[in-house]
Amino acid sequence: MIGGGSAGYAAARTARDAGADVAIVDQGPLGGLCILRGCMPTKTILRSAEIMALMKRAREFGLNPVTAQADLSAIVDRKNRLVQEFADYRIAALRDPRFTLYESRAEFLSPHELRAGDGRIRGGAFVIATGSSAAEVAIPGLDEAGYLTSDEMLDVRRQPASLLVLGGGLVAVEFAQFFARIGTKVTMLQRGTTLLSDMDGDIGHALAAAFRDEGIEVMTGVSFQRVSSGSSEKIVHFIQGGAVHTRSAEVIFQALGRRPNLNGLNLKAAGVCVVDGRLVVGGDMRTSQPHIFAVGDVNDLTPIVHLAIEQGETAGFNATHPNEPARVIDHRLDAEVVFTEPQVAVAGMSERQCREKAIPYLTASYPFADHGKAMCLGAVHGFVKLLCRPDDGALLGAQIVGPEAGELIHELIAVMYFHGTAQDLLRIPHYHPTLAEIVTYPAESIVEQMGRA
Ligand SMILES: Cc1cc2nc3c(=O)[nH]c(=O)nc-3n(C[C@H](O)[C@H](O)[C@H](O)COP(=O)(O)OP(=O)(O)OC[C@H]3O[C@@H](n4cnc5c(N)ncnc54)[C@H](O)[C@@H]3O)c2cc1C
Ligand SMILES: NC(=O)c1ccc[n+]([C@@H]2O[C@H](COP(=O)([O-])OP(=O)(O)OC[C@H]3O[C@@H](n4cnc5c(N)ncnc54)[C@H](O)[C@@H]3O)[C@@H](O)[C@H]2O)c1
Repeated sequence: MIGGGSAGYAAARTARDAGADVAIVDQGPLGGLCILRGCMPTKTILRSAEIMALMKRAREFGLNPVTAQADLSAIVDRKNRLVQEFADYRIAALRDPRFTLYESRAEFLSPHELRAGDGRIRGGAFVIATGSSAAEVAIPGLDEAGYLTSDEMLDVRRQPASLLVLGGGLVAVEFAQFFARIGTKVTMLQRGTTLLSDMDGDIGHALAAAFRDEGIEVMTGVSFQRVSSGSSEKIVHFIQGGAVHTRSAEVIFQALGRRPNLNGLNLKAAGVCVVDGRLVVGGDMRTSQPHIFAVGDVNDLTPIVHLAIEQGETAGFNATHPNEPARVIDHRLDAEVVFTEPQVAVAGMSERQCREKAIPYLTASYPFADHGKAMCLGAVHGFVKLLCRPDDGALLGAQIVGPEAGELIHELIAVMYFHGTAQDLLRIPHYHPTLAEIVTYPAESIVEQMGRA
């Protein structure tokens, strides 16, 4: 295994449990992106901002207002304590004597041999799981003006007065809301026509509406021209709607995507095919070399942890069971959750994907603003949307923007797993009053549409 993050560790454990002799090579720091600089630290700091936002709404709930003041340094301390705990657990698992761990960089010498520090390792199969890094994007003047990526943003202890967020993807929206909620003036500059522009447009519109209500300036359809430096602020020059605009702030947060970590692996020596800087992998996670697999962020398919783990397990199985039918990844239940407030959760097909693949679908959505439990909670942004097959009502996809979307989506994933339908959603009991019962309203609408067809 080259890389002992979420994907590599899952592959290593699966191969070891199948009886293989497994070496893991990781240059460190050990722990992986999710634990050290991804999922866990971001969710830890977002919790502080969530509580602060609720405290600011005290009067709305009939409570005497309290002064809410963030101490970013203390938030970072709490994050570091938790990250250390999670990392210690993973590091202990990597150091398990049933693996051989090499704490060094790996480089292919041939299709069957690696250099790991001073050592050489021969293997029957290899799994590349080296992850990704923040992409470097060529915007004139950006490097000179200086910027932070998510790696550095997590360790900022002195709260900036203002922040320009370049991008509107998952990383951008989570950090933008965190900083806005603790009191930084935040402007988001997004190239796409909506935030989260890989998803259906109504999702990004709903999230932008919620962000604007909180005082975040969201500008979409932006094309970056250049960056310059003022006396105390950095200035981004961009075109929007045919006119040149500028916005300035103390800190620029560059959240323009990530790229696979392929540098230094010497993939040429391994004979692994790379096209346009990307590894080519099949559903069985094999690269162009059948005994070399690539899993997790490094293959740039679905840079999400539970999917990275599934890929690792698939590679670990296929590498150790050459005489059995290969396991392949099934993307039918792919899901993503964005931990903003409102949360965003999507699973299965989107409307855009259905249209691109000419898959017929019925759709219905229902707003949280009309849902009793959401009104009780004071969490009325967003909606639940279902996509179903017109002939039998089978659930093809589900999208939720709203309170606890990341939890609620799992009922819909379970229904899809069992090839369930809109009719099933109506038959499954839903307790009242809960957020979960909201799914019955779009399901009802879809069943009505099927009756009319
Ligand atoms: C800010 C942020 C928040 C995120 N939040 C979420 C979230 O909430 N939920 C979610 O599902 N996903 C989230 N993600 C994505 C998720 O973190 C990644 O998809 C996942 O961690 C990738 O795992 P991996 O095993 O592919 O890579 P990594 O965990 O990065 O592992 C790669 C390993 O390879 C090692 N390595 C690299 N190059 C070499 C080399 N040449 N030789 C030896 N070792 C090497 C590294 O040291 C590292 O340990 C987030 C990402 C970011 C950036
Ligand atoms: N909650 C989660 O699960 C979570 C949270 C954060 C990150 N992640 C994972 O990490 C991955 C990386 O996230 P990300 O937000 O860095 O990437 P992203 O690809 O989601 O977003 C990058 C954004 O930058 C824009 N962009 C890129 N180059 C540009 C340019 N030159 N000019 C203008 N705009 C440009 C893109 O249009 C896009 O909106 C995600 O795909 C996601 O899988 C997951």
